[in-house]
Amino acid sequence: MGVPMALNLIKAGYKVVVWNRSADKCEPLKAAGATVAASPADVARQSDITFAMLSDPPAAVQVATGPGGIVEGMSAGKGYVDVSTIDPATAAAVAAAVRGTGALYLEAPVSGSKGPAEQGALIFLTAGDQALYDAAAGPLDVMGKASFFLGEVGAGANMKLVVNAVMGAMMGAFAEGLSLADRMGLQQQDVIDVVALGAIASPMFALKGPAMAKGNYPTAFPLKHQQKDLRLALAEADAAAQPLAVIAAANDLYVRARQQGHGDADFSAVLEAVKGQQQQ
Ligand SMILES: NC(=O)C1=CN([C@@H]2O[C@H](COP(=O)(O)OP(=O)(O)OC[C@H]3O[C@@H](n4cnc5c(N)ncnc54)[C@H](OP(=O)(O)O)[C@@H]3O)[C@@H](O)[C@H]2O)C=CC1
Ligand SMILES: O=CCCC(=O)O
Repeated sequence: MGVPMALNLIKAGYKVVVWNRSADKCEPLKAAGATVAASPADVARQSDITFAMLSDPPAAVQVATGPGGIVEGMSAGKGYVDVSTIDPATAAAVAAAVRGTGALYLEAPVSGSKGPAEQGALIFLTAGDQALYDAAAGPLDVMGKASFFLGEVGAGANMKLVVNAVMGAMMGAFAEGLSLADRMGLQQQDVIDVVALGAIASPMFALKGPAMAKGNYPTAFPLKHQQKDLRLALAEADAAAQPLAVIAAANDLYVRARQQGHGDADFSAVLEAVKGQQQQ
């Protein structure tokens, strides 16, 4: 996600400084005109606003507060925008560390996958320092088609977890429907066509369905990250005393898919876990 987002900033004329743990992934950005920094702190020192797109809560903490991390390069007048999908407690901990330097913090997880990232059509779910939201309006407009400011730190993470919990359950139900149709002797493509015309039509089913029917899962949103989001959502639900029977069942399916080795495939590969449950 980080590469297409940064490429759009470069194309829009922003001076962009990048860092990635595996340095080779910076190559396309360097070729497009970005400066490659030696560490996250180095990015922050050279930038007014630093964006981070990282896998999960441990990565967010490591990059922000670990040795050579963002916090070492932050100071008053700068801002840190974390667009990773993480939990509200991690966002709050990173926010406290960043604000401790005098800098501003905005959480801004995104709705939308690889295609919208390439097209500059992401949806930012932001919360934290509104002054940074205002200051980052230009870059957010370049990378996205909409931005929501939701209030205090944690609200953006919570919104993202709600959306992705629903998405994971939808995809799990779709995979079960395709498998059921197959067992009944129906054509999966016919199911996709019928669903597309009715009240449960979804861009996600239309986009992923044809490849799923062929057993192909080209990675846009890695299954391991979808399961991470379900796990984080379930933890928040537990803390809020809100039972999530359907979403918990979906999580079990994604855990099984990970155990079967599909973690790096697209999350639509949850279909393989459903197939794996079929009785002979
Ligand atoms: N893909 C998608 O469709 C979407 C993803 N998201 C969310 O965005 C985030 C990124 O997703 P995506 O780009 O797909 O994921 P990837 O797995 O492709 O990228 C994860 C990034 O995190 C880095 N990273 C992981 N652990 C560490 C660490 N300990 N220290 C430093 N860097 C680390 C990786 O570095 P390295 O290259 O060295 O491994 C890599 O740059 C996730 O939170 C995901 O849930 C949100 C919306 C859509
Ligand atoms: O977090 C991933 C979201 C993927 C999407 O919104 O299509």
